Order: sequence, then structure tokens, then C-alpha cells
Amino acid sequence: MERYRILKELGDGTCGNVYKAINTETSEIVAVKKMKRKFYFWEECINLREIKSLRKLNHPNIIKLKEIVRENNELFFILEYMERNLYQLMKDRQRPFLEEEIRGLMSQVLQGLAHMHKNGYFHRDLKPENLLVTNDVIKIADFGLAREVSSLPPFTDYVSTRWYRAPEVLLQSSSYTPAIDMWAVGAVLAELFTLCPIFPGESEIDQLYKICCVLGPPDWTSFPELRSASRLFDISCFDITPANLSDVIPNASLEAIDLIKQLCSWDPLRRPTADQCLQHPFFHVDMSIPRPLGDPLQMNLSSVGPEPNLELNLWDFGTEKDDCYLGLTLAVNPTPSCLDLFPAKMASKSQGAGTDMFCPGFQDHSQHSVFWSLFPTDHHQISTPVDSSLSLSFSTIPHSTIGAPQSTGFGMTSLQTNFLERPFLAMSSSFQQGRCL
Ligand SMILES: Nc1ncnc2c1ncn2[C@@H]1O[C@H](COP(=O)(O)OP(=O)(O)OP(=O)(O)O)[C@@H](O)[C@H]1O
Repeated sequence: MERYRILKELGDGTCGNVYKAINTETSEIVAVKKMKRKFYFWEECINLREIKSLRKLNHPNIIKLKEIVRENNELFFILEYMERNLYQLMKDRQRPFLEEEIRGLMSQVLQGLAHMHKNGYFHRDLKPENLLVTNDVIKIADFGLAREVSSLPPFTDYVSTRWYRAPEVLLQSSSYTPAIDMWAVGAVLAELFTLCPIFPGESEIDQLYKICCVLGPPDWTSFPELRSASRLFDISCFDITPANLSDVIPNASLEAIDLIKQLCSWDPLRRPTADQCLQHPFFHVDMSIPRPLGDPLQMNLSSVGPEPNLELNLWDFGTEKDDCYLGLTLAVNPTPSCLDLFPAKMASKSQGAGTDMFCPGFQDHSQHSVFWSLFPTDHHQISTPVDSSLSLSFSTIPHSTIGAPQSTGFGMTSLQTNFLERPFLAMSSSFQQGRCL
């Protein structure tokens, strides 16, 4: 450990103390987590869940474990350094986050979580303190409680901080699933809007009470597995009229409210997976534009010139070799005259901080997607527009993040206006729901 010089303490957790340190050989700033208990054998270290999971998970939104050092029976994790955790960020915040900032943060958390769940792990202790932030990048940390999805119940050990604890855990189910992480995501998402925890229970029973106050009591007919849970009796006595979630989180859009409602479902089976969340309309950036005179579709297409530049692209969204996850997009490459139709502030917004937030690394990619997604909500049928109201959204997803077009073989008339120096526009119909874009 003599290579590392401790600069300051960053956190004092249950399992370890975390320090900011510098690698004196490389000048790299790192975080050093010194475990509180002693480790007398290497085998003990290698079997630690935190090590097993972090060694397997390699994702830009999951904290990287750089090195493990055992010295004098003490164990140190050398981790990539992050500036602060999400709790600190929210605490220091003077004004609420913009919804596009929340979208940017949550989409990253969900991408990290999707990777983790796909690789067979669930975190079990997601909370703002375990989400680390540097600038616009957020990463999941603290895998001390991470568990392999395939490990067999009963899971009897302590799980997750109370305020973010899923009801099936509070109700003392001994077999829970990665859906407990999705509950925590819902609670964190709500908190990002209000900057206050949504279920701040003071005890386990108070935690259930606070959940009932917002969601109402569970519908046991659709949630039969826990009918026999030992605490059912306790909460069936609550006589509560649930709050309207839109009143609890007044600054959230209807899409955000819907996503939070789905994530915070009593029934774990009703909670969307991380991948499904990323398809939710909340992540489908839409900015309505003033409805122009006449039919907007006609107007928009006619104003791109005599030969509208339309392309039908087939995208492979999969990142894993076994993924088969295709999307269909209709690309529209607008002319400058078309762009001029939209307010300048909208155009500047498309190139501002919000875009970086949504997709870190945005600046590194010169070419950005321009599409009207035809990817359907339910994955079984292609939606066709039924509403003539079109809205424009500025896509922030570079091709490299979501896959590359596999074919432009459906190419329609293409007018290649020289427009590459400006981000493309993503056209989407405001009524269309659930694409992953
Ligand atoms: N890589 C890092 N970079 C910067 N700060 C970090 C890093 N890892 C942890 N921290 C800080 O240290 C705190 C405690 O870290 P961590 O959650 O890993 O410890 P723990 O002992 O497992 O805590 P817990 O009590 O949540 O189980 C975090 O909330 C965070 O503020």
C-alpha cells in the first residue's frame, strides 16, 4: 500500500472506510476502501461478494475495481474515484433537478443495472449514497450485498437501507428477486424530483405504513405470494386513503409519474426490468413544438425541400453477443430551412448540458442519430402514427452506444444536404409510447 498516499476520508460505511488517495507512481487519483474486518487468508478475500461481483462486471456505469491489496491481514479495494455520491449532490442542491437531468442520471443507473442483472447479479442495497457521481456521469457502487441471481433462497441476511427497501423484503419474504433493485430505483427516481425520500420510514412497520400512504394497501389478489407473509396482519389494519402520486411529486411529468408507479408496484412481478424502464416514454425525449398552420406532417415534409431525405434503418440495439434486439427507425435529415422553423432556444438546448447528461461521451461522437422510432411499445406490433401532432426531439444517443444501423436497404429518396456539423433531429410522435430511444 506504500504506493498510495491517503489524501482525505470520503466515507465511513458499515464494512469499510473509504479514502481519496493518490497513486504516487502514476499520480492517478483513486478511492481506497479499507475493510473493517481482518482477512487472514486470501481465499476469504476472493470469496467476498463485493470482489466476485465487481471483478465480473465491466460497465461504464458500474464502479471499477482496479486492484485488491491484502497487507498485514487488512484488505484494501482500490477503486476508481468519483467526486461525490448522489445523496451529497441532492443535499447541496439549491433548486430541483430539471427533468432532463434526472433522465440523464437515471438512464445511466438503469444501464448499469441492466448490465448487472443480465450478468446474474442483483445489488440489494441501491440508495443515493451508493450512486457515485462525477460531473454528469453516475456509477453504481458498493457491491457488499450483491448477490448472484442464481443463488438459492432463503435470503436471510440483512438487505438494503430501510427507505429504499422493497415491500417483499419488509414483509420478510425469504425469496426475492432483482425486482428489489427496481423498487429502489423507483424510490430514488421520486427523490430526484423532490430532493426528499419518498418513503422515509422510521421503523420497518412505519416503512410499510409510509408506502401504504402513497400507494394504498396492496391488492393481495394480484400479489398472492405474500398473502401468508408474517406482517400482512400488521398492514391490513392500516386504514389509509392513498395520496395522488402527482401531488406527492408535483414537478414530475406524467411519464415520470407512470414510471415511478410501475417501479414502486407492491407486486415485484409488475415492476419493469431495467431494460424495460429504458423503453419507457419517460426516456423518450420529446419536446413539443408549436403546432404550425396546416397539417404539421405536410408542413414538415414539404419544408425539407422537394426531395425529403428519408431513410428507414434497421438497428441492432444489442450489446451482448446473444442479444437480438432490433429497432426500426425512420430517419429524417432536415434542411437548415426546416431547422429555422424551431425556436432557437430549443436548438441550443439540444446542444447543451442536457445532451451530455443524457449520454456521457456525446462530445466524442461526431454523428448522432436522427430518427423517428418505429419500435413498438409492446414489441409485438409496429405502431403507426394516428395523431397528426408531431413533435421534435433532439436525439442525444450516439450511434456507438446503441448499436449501428445494420442496413439502410430500405432507403427512400435521399437528399444529402450537407448538414453533418449539426446534430440531427429525432422526430417522434408525441402519442407514441415506449421506445428505447
Ligand atoms: N469509488 C469511490 N469514489 C468516491 N467515493 C466513494 C467511492 N466508494 C465509496 N465512496 C464513498 O464512501 C461511502 C461509503 O462507501 P461504501 O458504500 O462502499 O462503504 P460501505 O461500508 O459498504 O457502506 P454501507 O454502510 O453503505 O454498506 C460512499 O457513500 C461514498 O460516499
